[in-house]
Amino acid sequence: MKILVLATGGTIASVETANGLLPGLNVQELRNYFSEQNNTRQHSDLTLDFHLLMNKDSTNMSPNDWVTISQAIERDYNNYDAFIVTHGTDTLGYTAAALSYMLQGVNKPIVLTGSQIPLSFHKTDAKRNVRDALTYCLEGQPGVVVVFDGKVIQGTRAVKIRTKSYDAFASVNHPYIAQIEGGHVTMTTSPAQTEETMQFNTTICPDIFLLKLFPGLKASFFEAIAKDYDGIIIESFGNGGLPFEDENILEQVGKLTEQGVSVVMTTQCLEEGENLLLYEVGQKVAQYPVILSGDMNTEAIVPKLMWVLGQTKDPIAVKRLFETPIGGDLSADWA
Ligand SMILES: NC(=O)C[C@H](N)C(=O)O
Repeated sequence: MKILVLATGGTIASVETANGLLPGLNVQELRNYFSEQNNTRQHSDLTLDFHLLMNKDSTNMSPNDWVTISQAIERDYNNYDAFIVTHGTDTLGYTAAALSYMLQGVNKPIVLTGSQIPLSFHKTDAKRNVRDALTYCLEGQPGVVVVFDGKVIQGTRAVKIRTKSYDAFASVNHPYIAQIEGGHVTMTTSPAQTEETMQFNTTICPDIFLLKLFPGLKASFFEAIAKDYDGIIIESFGNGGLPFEDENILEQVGKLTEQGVSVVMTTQCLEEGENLLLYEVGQKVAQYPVILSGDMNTEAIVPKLMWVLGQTKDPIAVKRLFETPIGGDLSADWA
């Protein structure tokens, strides 16, 4: 099996500097570390090629970097059986979801991994994650996934829930795809794929805003939104809703929809998704043509809205496409 490793930086590739950890491993160093881990696996029938796409802390990643990674996979798609993207953990969930939208219907494994401690350190989670990523590729399961700390997570469902522990990622609102222990993969379910054939589409519109609602948010905040943004995601409370008594946020959001801004409603709660129709505070919002996000996670909602707005600016078409499940991002209960 031929695997292309696309390196993008992150802690996994970091070295200590006077200014803190900084991605700095070169291709040869990366190759050596990967080969070591490949040799410690029971089966080493893998050919590995490396391409250093960028060396960034993932905090510095932007939507253009998602496009760069997707295009690198597209360019070499027919030359390899699987792809591993090494990536910083801080925004890995966003990139994994973005690749799930840009590279639909893939028939090869596309695996994102990283680590909490650099690969070059003696005590590190990176070696295990590299080994597990290689092992998972051999399964040949098509689709975009995250492999981290022995867990395989659907690309649209990976959320970083811990800043320091090895156990940094959870599969939120979706079953784990597989567990990897001692070089053995136990599959729970296959990665969800929506398209039957490959569809590479990297057109995005990054002009969106993400707002976390808090008690006391001023309605005047919304006045400038329509000028600069095509879409806004509102993380409201619990099952969902907007305040309308002291500060009339509801009215402002209604105005945005009238101005053609795509408004996505989601929740700050990590698990179980929104149910906007449950309370009066939510039903009033649902009178406007807002977009519902069901049990999607913010890490997927952000790139999905950018990607959907890249396909169409017609508000009705945006709502329809956004509310359609892609790559397992939305459970059947909401679809
Ligand atoms: N563990 C990590 O990779 C964190 C790092 N700051 C990054 O996201 O690039």
